[in-house]
Amino acid sequence: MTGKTVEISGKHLTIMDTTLRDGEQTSGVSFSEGEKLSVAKVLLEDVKVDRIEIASARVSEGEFKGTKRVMQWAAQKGHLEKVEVLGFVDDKISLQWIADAGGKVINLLCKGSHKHVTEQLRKTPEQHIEDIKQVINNATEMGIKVNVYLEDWSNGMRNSRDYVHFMVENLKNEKVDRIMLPDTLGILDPDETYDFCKDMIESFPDVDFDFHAHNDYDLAIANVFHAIKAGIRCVHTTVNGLGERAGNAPLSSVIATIKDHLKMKTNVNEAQLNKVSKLVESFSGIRIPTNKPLIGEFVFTQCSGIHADGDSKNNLYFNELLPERFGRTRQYALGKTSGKANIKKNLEELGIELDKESLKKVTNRIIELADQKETITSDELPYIVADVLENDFFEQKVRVINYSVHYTMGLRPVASVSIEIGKKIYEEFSDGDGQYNAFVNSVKKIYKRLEKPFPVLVDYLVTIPPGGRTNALVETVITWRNNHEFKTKGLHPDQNTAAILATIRMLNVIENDYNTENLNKN
Ligand SMILES: CC(=O)SCCNC(=O)CCNC(=O)[C@H](O)C(C)(C)COP(=O)(O)OP(=O)(O)OC[C@H]1O[C@@H](n2cnc3c(N)ncnc32)[C@H](O)[C@@H]1OP(=O)(O)O
Repeated sequence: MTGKTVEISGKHLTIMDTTLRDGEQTSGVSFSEGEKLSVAKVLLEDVKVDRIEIASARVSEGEFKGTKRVMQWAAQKGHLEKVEVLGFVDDKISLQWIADAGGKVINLLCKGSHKHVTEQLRKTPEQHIEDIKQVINNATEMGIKVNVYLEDWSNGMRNSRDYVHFMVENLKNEKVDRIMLPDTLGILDPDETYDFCKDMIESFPDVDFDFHAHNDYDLAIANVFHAIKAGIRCVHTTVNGLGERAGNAPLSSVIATIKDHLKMKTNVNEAQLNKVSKLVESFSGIRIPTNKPLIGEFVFTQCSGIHADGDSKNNLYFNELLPERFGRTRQYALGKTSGKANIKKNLEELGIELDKESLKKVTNRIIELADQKETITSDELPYIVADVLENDFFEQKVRVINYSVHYTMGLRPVASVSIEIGKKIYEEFSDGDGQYNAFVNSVKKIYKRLEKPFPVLVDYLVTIPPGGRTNALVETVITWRNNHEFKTKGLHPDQNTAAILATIRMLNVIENDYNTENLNKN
């Protein structure tokens, strides 16, 4: 298969991240001007990737404004040559678009397979090369650097290798900085990736090649790995693996793989990977699967009691992939496979110590709840403890006395609320974008009056059991942020009530502020 592996340990690899161009080609994703700027800043200044591709030329007025805004910032910071825009073989049209936006680098989309040039462009290879040379000459006159994408290169190598060689042969002496080899349709496997990249590198030793993977067979990371082994020294990534169809190679997985398996170096600061991942999740609206390596919510969560027990005994389950490297922490899930060890770890985190008998009781209750398919968040643990041990250390400091929420078609939803906080009753009334929003706005007014901070709602997840029963229980898990992030849950057949229950839980969490001193006296 892959032949002799070149010695790569300790060598340097560069990263070109295309979240803002190929990542935006994920169905349904469109970044606003401000979002493009925020992601560009984090990628270049915090994560420290080497280059970014931020747009396709000619797309829209909005894309132009976003590109211009990133270019203005990049110019002030001296990053202009690291910010690239995809453009087309269209004489001066794309170049002018890029120049007007303040850009200095075009990634010129050329055809990498004979099929594409003859059937899509309806040109001969010779005509295509002439057109490309014209764009390169124009770019040079305009002070714009050129990299060339050989679109559909992987297919070209399979079915028209001579055409690919003809293209590179003709481009290698032109003013082209890099030739980028995309597996446009994600058709490659690791062996072919290795062989095709090796062919390029050995045939054109003076050309700098990039490799651009797609994940259609879930092989993007494996193909990146083999491209590097074949001698490629720059790979393309996207944050969270966004990208057309099944996406591109995820930045975080590429970085961890390069470092741990190939022992190579990059400029990337891996401690910032989780931050950029969350930012892109929020801006793109594409949720990260909870089991996505390195960035998924539960990938550093031990679920089984036996693993948690091993962690307490000289880190028996240690591996190189420590969560702290990526700005995260190890967590211990609460569920039916938790066992005492997991629950103990969570209690320690909250500063709660229980005797053996109490720990057993709490463990049994958690297993019971999990059997009923309930999600148990660590922030709710103190309540479970208080409930099981029948003490009032975790008292309900906040109680709803009454509330009503109204929705009338054509009018703004309204809510009125009466709640008890620390034995005093407060009432408020508000409108909102929805009924739950009206409820929260009313409570916020009370908190404002009391000059107490109200946490920010970070995430709101509603689930119902599959099967389509309209009377099923709805589970709402809300993520909040005050000085830290925490989750609370509400369970009810009515969706608004489930969210309101989760909100009251949250108010009790902040009012009690994990009043664990009392619990420890137990
Ligand atoms: C590496 C990759 O991921 S490739 C993805 C590249 N990015 C994009 O396509 C997103 C941005 N694209 C767009 O917004 C639009 O496609 C535009 C503005 C570029 C062009 O729009 P339209 O004029 O409406 O054409 P349309 O979208 O149908 O594209 C097809 C045309 O592009 C031509 N074309 C295809 N590849 C290229 C190329 N590399 N250079 C120049 N023209 C090309 C086709 O031959 C076809 O031309 P024809 O209509 O004369 O036959």
